[in-house]
Amino acid sequence: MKDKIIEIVIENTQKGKGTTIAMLSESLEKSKNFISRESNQLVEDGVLFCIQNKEPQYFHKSIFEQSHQVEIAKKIFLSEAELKNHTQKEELKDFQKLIGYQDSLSDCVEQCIAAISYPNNSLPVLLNGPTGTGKSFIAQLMYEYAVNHNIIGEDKPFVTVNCSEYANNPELLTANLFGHKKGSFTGADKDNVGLIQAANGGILFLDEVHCLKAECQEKLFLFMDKGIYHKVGENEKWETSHVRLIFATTEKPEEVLLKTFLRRVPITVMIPSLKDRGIYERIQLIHSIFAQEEQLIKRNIKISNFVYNLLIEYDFEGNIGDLKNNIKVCCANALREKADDTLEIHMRHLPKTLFRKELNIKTLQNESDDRLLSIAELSNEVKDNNRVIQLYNQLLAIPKQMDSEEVIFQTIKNYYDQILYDKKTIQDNKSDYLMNEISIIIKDVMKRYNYKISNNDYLLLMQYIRSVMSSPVRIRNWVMNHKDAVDAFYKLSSSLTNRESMVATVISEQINNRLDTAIDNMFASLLSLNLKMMNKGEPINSRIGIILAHGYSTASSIASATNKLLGQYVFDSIDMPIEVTTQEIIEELNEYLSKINHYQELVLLVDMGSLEEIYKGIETEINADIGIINNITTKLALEIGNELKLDTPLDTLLKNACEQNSFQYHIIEKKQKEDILVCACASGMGTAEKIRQLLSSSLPTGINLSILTYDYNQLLEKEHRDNLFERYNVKCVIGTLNPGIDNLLFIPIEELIMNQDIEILEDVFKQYLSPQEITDFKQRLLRNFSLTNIMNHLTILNPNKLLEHVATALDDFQQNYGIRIENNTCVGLYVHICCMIERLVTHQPLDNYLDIEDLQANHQDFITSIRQTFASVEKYYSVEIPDDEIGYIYDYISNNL
Ligand SMILES: Nc1ncnc2c1ncn2[C@@H]1O[C@H](COP(=O)(O)OP(=O)(O)OP(=O)(O)O)[C@@H](O)[C@H]1O
Repeated sequence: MKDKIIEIVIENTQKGKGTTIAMLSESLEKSKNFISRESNQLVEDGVLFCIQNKEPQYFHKSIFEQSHQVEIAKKIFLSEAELKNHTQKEELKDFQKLIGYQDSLSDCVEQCIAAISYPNNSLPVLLNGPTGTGKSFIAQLMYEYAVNHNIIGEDKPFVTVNCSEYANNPELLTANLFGHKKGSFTGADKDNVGLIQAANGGILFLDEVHCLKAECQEKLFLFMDKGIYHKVGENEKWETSHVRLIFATTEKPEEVLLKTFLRRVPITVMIPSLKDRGIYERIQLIHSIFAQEEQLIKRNIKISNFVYNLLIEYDFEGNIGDLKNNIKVCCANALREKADDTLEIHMRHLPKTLFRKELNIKTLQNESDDRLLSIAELSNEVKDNNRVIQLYNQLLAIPKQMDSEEVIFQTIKNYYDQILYDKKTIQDNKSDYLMNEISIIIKDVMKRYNYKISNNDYLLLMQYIRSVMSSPVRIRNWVMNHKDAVDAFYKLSSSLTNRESMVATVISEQINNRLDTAIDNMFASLLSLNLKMMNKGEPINSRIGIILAHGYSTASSIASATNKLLGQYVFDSIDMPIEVTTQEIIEELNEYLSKINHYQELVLLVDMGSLEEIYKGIETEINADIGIINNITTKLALEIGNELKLDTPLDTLLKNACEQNSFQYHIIEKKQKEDILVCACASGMGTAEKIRQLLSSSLPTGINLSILTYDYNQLLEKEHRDNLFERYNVKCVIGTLNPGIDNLLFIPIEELIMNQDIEILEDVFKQYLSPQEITDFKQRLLRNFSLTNIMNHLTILNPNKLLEHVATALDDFQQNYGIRIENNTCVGLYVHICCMIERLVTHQPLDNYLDIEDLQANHQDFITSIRQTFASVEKYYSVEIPDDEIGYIYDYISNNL
């Protein structure tokens, strides 16, 4: 099967197309689940790679590499744009040494490539920008590009002339450029072929071209037009040369060069100054210059954090050249002071000009706080930061939809995979100052809130925090530039987390205090999402307990003791000084509540004041039911905590506590129940989840109605008493078997398959969707809930075969048992029984049929008939249908007779 998949994917990749699971499943007549598993295995094995957008597309790796002349270094791309970016990078390989080639200089690089690749001698190009911005460097890289892409031969020269060196002797420049005959002017004591001739077949780079006199420019543009020129002193003979020309100037070209000359230079590349490159490129430059110095002086270099920050922030008039010179002076000064293997660079080693201007006393006084960074660490920072920004960009691109949480978590996991891939194993590096500080904060908070995170996850989380902390400026700039999208993401992540966001706030506050780093919304979101994703302990639910008591640590001691005894983070605490007023308590409480995202119930355990007064003071916009109880003790906290854990409804919980302890309590019903749709299936939670997915994908994104899955048996058992109804306003239940709850709308899945009852569903959704959205929804519903699609989605077995077997067995059963099952019920039964076969094949049968004894005692004939008629199915799939499963089939049929 894998070979067949590869064959199809190769064919499409050759045509420049991706292959989807649907395409493969159709041509190979296998279920999508199966194909998806096989294809993903091929991705894992490095044979295919995949773009993981809504409908994943697969490509053959080596065929793609051959046809695009690139190396595909990743297995999964999150979007087409990411793949494009990845392949473009390869094209620009020759400019990799130019820091910023993909960012601030990307347009420049594109222009340079276009100019140098232009057929027949390329196009002359003018590099224009302030001193030290890299014009000469770019000219050199253009030459390397031309050689590497066979535009010019490997043996052809790159000749540079700095015209400013001839400022006082323009004639000499003309003579050197065009060549001269011996004796053609005073001092010309021998023949000179000239640089234009010397550069024949290669590139001539004329730096500071504004120093060329007008006559020289004229002579040059004749050469540009016709490729011919006279040597100085030899006006009869025409010389020829094939030279590609690159010019550079720091001046405004139109002010210093002849218009006629400029007209012949069609491409002007504007090179930005260092201060316009952004913080990230500065960091990269500093790192790269230090790394070059390390190689040059053959010593390891460590650089003080202060020096590092100053180099990042300082406005170097002479741009990169100036930055480079200053770094060189630092190294030379440090080298003079101490000639060890490791060179330490401190503030005192900065060149005097920089030192005097920037030095502030406070910095000097604190020099003992300074930490030294090795160049390797700088390099990691450069890399890590890049990844954080990449992660952020990917997260912002995720649309708000039903499965946002899943996609977000996967994106974060991919980010961690990259870190792991690079570092193989992450070290808990205590010698690193930042890591150490972060570790103290995180460990403290984790312990306090009873979070359980595996050691590996913990190190990954720290690594993420460290990456953000190590280059706050760049990330802050990024966040500022994406403010609206970041705020939207913050909202989205808040809706996905409960108490985690409050715990994240506590961590953020500590980071702010201890590390003096302001926290942005992106970081806050990532912290709470990480906490939710990584927590291996009991999930923190949406019922909040807060203990509020007077005294230095009364509340926190009760909370901590209770949480420990309950083995779960149930209570938060607020300690209040003895003398505070109730009003102050309320303010503190409101401040605290504002940090927690969303929760549905709040239980306040207080030691004083009138309950009346406190609840009236609680902010009115809180959308949660609030229970307040006074005379708090550890015993009471324990009782209430336990009930909270057990999900006991709020009023019962408080009533019980009061009965046992004769206390007062008060409930304020503020919560607006959220509308939801429930998928519950007698065929199990797995089927319910799959139906939920199909339904969600039929709806537009961002709809304000959640679809949840719920245990069918629990519904059956508890009916309206179930917690579900206390928390939510359940609009309807969709599934295979009706749980039969009074006044609760039920839509059987077969009706959707048979395209019936769609109007009822339409009624449910009307208030959430526009008329156009309703039309789209109905169409998608029709497609998604076709029998084949359902079967494809629900089972890994070949759906066509399975359906065929089940349909035949069911026909036999009707004859054998002497009943006629209605069409609709049959369709529902197909779905139910097919899922059952899959459960049996995968050894996950349902075993809690409630009336099993009654079935066995009174309906043996039914059991026997099913066994007889399904014998061939059992044989084909090597399974045995247990009595419990037959019970569900019995319900299905008897409910619908
Ligand atoms: N983007 C860059 N990435 C890495 N190094 C760079 C970059 N730009 C410039 N440099 C380095 O900075 C130094 C100064 O650059 P360069 O001499 O090319 O500037 P320039 O614009 O030609 O200056 P001038 O106008 O003074 O001649 C060089 O050592 C160069 O290698």
